[in-house]
Amino acid sequence: MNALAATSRNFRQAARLLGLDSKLQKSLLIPLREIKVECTIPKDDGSLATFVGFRVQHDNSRGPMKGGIRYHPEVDPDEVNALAQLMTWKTAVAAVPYGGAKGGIGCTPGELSRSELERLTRVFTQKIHDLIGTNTDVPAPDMGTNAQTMAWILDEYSKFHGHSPAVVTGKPIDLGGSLGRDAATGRGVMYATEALLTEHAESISGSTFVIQGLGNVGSWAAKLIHQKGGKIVAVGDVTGAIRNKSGIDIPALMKHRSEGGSLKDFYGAEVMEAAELLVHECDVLVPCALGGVLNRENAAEVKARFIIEGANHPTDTEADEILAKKGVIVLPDIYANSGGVVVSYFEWVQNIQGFMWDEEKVNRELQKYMKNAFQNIKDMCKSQNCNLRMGAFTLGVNRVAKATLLRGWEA
Ligand SMILES: NC(=O)C1=CN([C@@H]2O[C@H](COP(=O)(O)OP(=O)(O)OC[C@H]3O[C@@H](n4cnc5c(N)ncnc54)[C@H](OP(=O)(O)O)[C@@H]3O)[C@@H](O)[C@H]2O)C=CC1
Ligand SMILES: O=C(O)CCC(=O)C(=O)O
Repeated sequence: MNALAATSRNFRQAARLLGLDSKLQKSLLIPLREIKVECTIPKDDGSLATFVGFRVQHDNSRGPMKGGIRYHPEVDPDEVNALAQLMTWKTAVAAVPYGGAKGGIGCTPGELSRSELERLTRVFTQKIHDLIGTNTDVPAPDMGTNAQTMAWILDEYSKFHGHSPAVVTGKPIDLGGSLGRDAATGRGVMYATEALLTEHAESISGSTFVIQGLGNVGSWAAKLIHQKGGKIVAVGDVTGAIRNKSGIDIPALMKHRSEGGSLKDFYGAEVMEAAELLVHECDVLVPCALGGVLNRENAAEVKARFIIEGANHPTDTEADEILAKKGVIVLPDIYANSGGVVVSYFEWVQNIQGFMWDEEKVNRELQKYMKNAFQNIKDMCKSQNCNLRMGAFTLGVNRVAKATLLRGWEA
């Protein structure tokens, strides 16, 4: 079952629990708009390269559509569609006034030079500029994109529409980005982990962790979990995985990577099989890379008692069922990684206000949103007698359904 089928299945299950009318279900499931554009750029050597870009705008009943743009070779229409739908439920769970969208370009960013990436981003923006906007659809970074990508989108968009800082979030601070946005998804993962462990009378400082992915989300989650006293016993990225049962010195590892070092030559840990990472002994597993990494091949072997979904859709449907039978508690993506979009919302608000918050306020407000959403999910789990994923889905779907019904359909 691909990501779209799995996400739609979770939606239908939530809609059934909520007793939503089948016509409303259909209206909520089908995306508002799917955009597919051809992006041809001259490469540095003068040859031409053509890429396909996507933006799926899933739902806008609660506000402007919101979601990241991914640069990755596996980007395809179904995946972008699933991720856009997840954004609709995520913004509703987080209680930020947005709908959901997601974009992507099928490319391998590591194989493109900085100027090729800039040209590609500008061409993509030219193709979609009249369909995004501060009050319609606000992109942000995702896998393979970052603050620089957002700066190029802002610049290109502003050529058509005038200076519009609130058209993208996750921007560099010097261009109106928010303090704390870079760390926000990882910080949200840490707050979510804290909330779940406290609920089970456990703590970050008393737990061992395995983290997959050391990009924006994984590296911040690792730093902040380490700061809270969590023992990170194994980590992995696209090049492989390393472990140290006494705990990896995360600041030393980050310094090593920032100086160009790779995981396998880090002195403070031993190299392990990458395939073993997700089934390594630990209390808490935090996937922060690709979708579908927990599946029927490895779910039965997972040793963790808790999974915090830093990535989007890291657990496929079969794995979800296997993990549930094993008693593994899964904190779902649409809550666990919502810190990014929550602080994106703060960034958008600051841009509209023309006022900058200090970082302490950003982090304090983020913690409040994460705590409230966790409480709301728990309440839903109780009233619907369901697990955390269904608790989050019913919470999100219910809020979107209510907004849709209130707006009505009169022409
Ligand atoms: N950025 C954000 O604000 C948000 C991101 N997310 C989700 O979090 C996940 C990660 O996003 P983000 O951190 O931004 O992306 P990045 O591109 O910053 O980092 C991705 C990380 O995943 C690693 N990786 C890629 N492929 C593999 C693989 N096959 N096996 C192991 N590791 C791999 C990369 O390795 P290497 O370092 O070697 O390249 C990198 O460390 C995605 O699912 C994204 O949708 C969710 C909410 C918000
Ligand atoms: O910050 C945002 O607007 C969206 C981040 C995102 O793409 C996600 O939460 O998956």
